[in-house]
Amino acid sequence: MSQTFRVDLRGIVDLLSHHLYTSPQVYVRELLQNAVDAITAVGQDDGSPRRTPRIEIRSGEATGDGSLTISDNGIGLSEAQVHELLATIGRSSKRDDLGFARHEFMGQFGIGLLSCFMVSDAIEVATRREGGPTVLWHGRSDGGYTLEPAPADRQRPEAGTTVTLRPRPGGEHLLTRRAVTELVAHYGARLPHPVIVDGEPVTGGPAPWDRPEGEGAAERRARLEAYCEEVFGFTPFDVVDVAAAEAGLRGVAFVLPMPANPAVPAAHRVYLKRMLLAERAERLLPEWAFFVRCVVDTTELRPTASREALYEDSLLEATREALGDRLRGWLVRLSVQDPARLRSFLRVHHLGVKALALHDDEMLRLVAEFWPMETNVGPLTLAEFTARYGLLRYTPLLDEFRQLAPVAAAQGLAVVNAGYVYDAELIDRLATVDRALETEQLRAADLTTHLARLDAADERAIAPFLATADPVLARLGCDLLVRSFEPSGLPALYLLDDDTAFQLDVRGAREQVDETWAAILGSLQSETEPRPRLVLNHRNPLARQVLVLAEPELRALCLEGLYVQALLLGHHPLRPADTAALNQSFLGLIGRAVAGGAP
Ligand SMILES: Nc1ncnc2c1ncn2[C@@H]1O[C@H](COP(=O)(O)OP(=O)(O)OP(=O)(O)O)[C@@H](O)[C@H]1O
Repeated sequence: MSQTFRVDLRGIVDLLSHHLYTSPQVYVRELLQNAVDAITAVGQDDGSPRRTPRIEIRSGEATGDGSLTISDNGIGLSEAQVHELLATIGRSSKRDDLGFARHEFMGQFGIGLLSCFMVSDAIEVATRREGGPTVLWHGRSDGGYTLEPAPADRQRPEAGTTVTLRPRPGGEHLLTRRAVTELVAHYGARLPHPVIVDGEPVTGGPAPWDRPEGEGAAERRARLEAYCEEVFGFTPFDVVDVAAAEAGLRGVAFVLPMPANPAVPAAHRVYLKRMLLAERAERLLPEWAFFVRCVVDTTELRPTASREALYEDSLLEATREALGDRLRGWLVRLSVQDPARLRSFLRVHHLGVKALALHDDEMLRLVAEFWPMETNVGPLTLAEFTARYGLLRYTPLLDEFRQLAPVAAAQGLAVVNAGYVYDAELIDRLATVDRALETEQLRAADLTTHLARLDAADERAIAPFLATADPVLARLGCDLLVRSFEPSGLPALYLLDDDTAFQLDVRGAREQVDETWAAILGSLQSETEPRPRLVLNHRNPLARQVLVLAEPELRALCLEGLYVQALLLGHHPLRPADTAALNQSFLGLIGRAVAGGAP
């Protein structure tokens, strides 16, 4: 047997009036929206001639008894419509026969009026349709209502509606002149019709997206900068007009003058048909555009039922893309018209642009041409680097760059530090896009191939040293090489690449865990034993003297000392065995020095 759901009316009214919205203040927005929609419907839905729109509010002070009234000369409702529309939760006159929101109205859900129960226990509506009598409706927050013909002294002279709210105890402050004026200014100052509060019109001047006749470019810019300062709290780096025709959207994007946290979603101010929808709407722009804050008005994007955010649908997705395109266009224009200014923009917001460049060729070109990368021959853009050196050689890790940069520079090898976020991926992508571009990763292990071997005589001379060095370095888990290279001031170089460092970590961890884990870690370990390398520099006078020391014990102390110094220079962490080597060599050498200098 088919049945229909039963509804606990009190629960539904409570849910929709108290728990849907984040603040009771939105009751003003819902009332204003109904008044504007009722005015819009005049002539369209009732065929009557258009009249000068009027929306008037009387605050608690003006009515004298603390209640608030809002009157419009809109379309009004007949008795039958009151039953059907006002008194039926979820029924709205603003949807078409198929149930879709009608484009010309702001409302659509048929629940907005219930928000008034946040400030009042009862809602009174006096309404009149063109040519009909005025009717009085009383709705209560327990879900009950009465409807009766208005007495003679309450007949309205013209079609329209007046809503009266009596404050519930403790809620009086939301119906005062000050509160109501502020709320009208907040939500409704950009509406197409002026709203009168206690006889005073509340208007907000031109909206950011307006272009008042006679306003010059500089004047507009100053107005928008002042607006940004007031609303977002910063003076913008630049002001960009944005639009998305499909969404009936126009507005302005303000570029932040300071870095923004990419992890915090950018919040924008969104108006729907000129009524403030949300002060902190997210997902209006693509994620990479975290460097702007927008204020926009849209006629087509859909609000959520609470009317405090945008509904995520395909139109919002298309709008996001269209707005993203606008910002890209602005960046490209800047690169052509004012490269210096683009550079200062990139100094602050390079992360956003790089993120975009990972899947956008135009932005990739822009980053390659304008973003100065760190290299071991000074800051250079990727375009400058490749023009100068042909081969785009880079280190993908910051630590590796620090280790290798000075030595590589001394060998005449220019290297780009691609260790910062996105840089290595950008270089990879650049190579995919530009087939003629040659790139090469410089790894610690590869550097030795660029360091000159010794001649045969020198090799022979150091052979005894190498023989005794083995046990010392074996203890420290390191291989020894002797090469001749610049800078000659550097006695030794410790080379550890990422793979070797990983393998060493795995090995260290295996020794400390139980069998099961050791087996799992074992699967990560490579067959061959990777070892870091200590490269002694034969061109360094001190290293050369050490290499020919006759006494084995002194040779071992010096070698340990050079090993630890190379570790420290490369910013490598010291393991317990390294600290022991440092102590041993330092104290041993001091002991020797003291003994040697004693009378
Ligand atoms: N000032 C008014 N003049 C004429 N009709 C009104 C007025 N206020 C409300 N109504 C009628 O009551 C219906 C319900 O209003 P309510 O504010 O609850 O929902 P809505 O505006 O249709 O949609 P939403 O929930 O999205 O605001 C409206 O569709 C409209 O037909």
